[in-house]
Amino acid sequence: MRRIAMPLVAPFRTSFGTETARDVLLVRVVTPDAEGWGECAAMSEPLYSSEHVGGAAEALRRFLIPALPRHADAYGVNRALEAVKGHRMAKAALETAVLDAQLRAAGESFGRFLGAARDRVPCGVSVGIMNSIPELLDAVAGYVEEGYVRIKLKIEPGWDVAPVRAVRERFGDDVLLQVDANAAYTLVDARHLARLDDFGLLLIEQPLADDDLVQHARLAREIRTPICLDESIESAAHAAAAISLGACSIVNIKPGRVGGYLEARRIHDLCRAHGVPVWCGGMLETGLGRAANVALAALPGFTLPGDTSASGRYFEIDITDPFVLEDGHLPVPAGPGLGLAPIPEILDRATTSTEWIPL
Ligand SMILES: O=C(O)CCC(=O)N[C@@H](C(=O)O)c1ccccc1
Repeated sequence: MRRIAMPLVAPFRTSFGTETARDVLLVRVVTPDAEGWGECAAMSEPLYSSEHVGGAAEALRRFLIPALPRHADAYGVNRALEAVKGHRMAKAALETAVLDAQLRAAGESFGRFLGAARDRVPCGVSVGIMNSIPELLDAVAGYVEEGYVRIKLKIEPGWDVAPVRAVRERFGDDVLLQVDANAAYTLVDARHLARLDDFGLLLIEQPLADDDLVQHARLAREIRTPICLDESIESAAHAAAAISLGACSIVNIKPGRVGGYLEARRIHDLCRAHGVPVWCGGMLETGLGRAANVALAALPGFTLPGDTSASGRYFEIDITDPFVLEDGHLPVPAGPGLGLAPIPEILDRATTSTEWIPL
């Protein structure tokens, strides 16, 4: 296990807090045939979900790594880790590292393994809450200039209708626009949220509580903007419940949140069977997590641009070769496994601790 410090190029403010740097937990698995990398999505504090990077490291050290079967592929690891409740981001990092090692040994890319249908994916960008509307418009102008095909605005009570209206007025009705509340509202706000219906948004993401489905189903009957769930969907079972309850009509799939890429693909398959569009969310990943997310975003059911931005959106220097936007798209890595690896001298400069756990 390796912890790295990754300063962000600019503060990233959401309804639950402001990030200025990422304390990232990486997992490297060494097998007789290959080594593999996994990136844990957990933030430093349990503000997005109950997981946090220190807790994930502890869960890996005490429960998840010791539970690893001696000779298992990612499917065997997935089953073995089911005995541990929760800790999905920790599980995802370990499962991904095993999967990466397995695929590198087999000479198969992540995209090919997952079922990618494309060799590049259209990219959206997530824009934080800003100190003023002019500052927001300058940031959005920069991203539109860079070629991002979709803009996502973070919103919260007091920063919602006005910024959305300003972006619409400045960039027109054709720019693909959506909002993400990170669970900042309640049903009391339903009539206020209905005011966003005038702006032709693609979706409103996670308006209500992070563990709710029933109230989102009620809200869906009171607003026209399609509801997309993020935090509420931690498994394929949650996705099935959300669809059957009418809690959402779009799902943001984040492999870390749901326990790994195998469960992410299950959710993709389930949503596709129900005609529910999905897109790939982001957790400010380095190039390692970014590579796996871009491969996932190439699956056929990912019909909406994801938060798969270029490395430069968050990091001055990425620990891998950077992802660079080309005509609003990112290429799906074609090499074995993740198709890239950390650059040793950059990784060592970013490293704050390492811990070797023998099986
Ligand atoms: O582009 C990215 O990687 C970040 C996309 C994004 O907005 N992530 C949000 C989210 O709620 O989806 C987030 C930000 C910070 C921490 C957790 C989640």
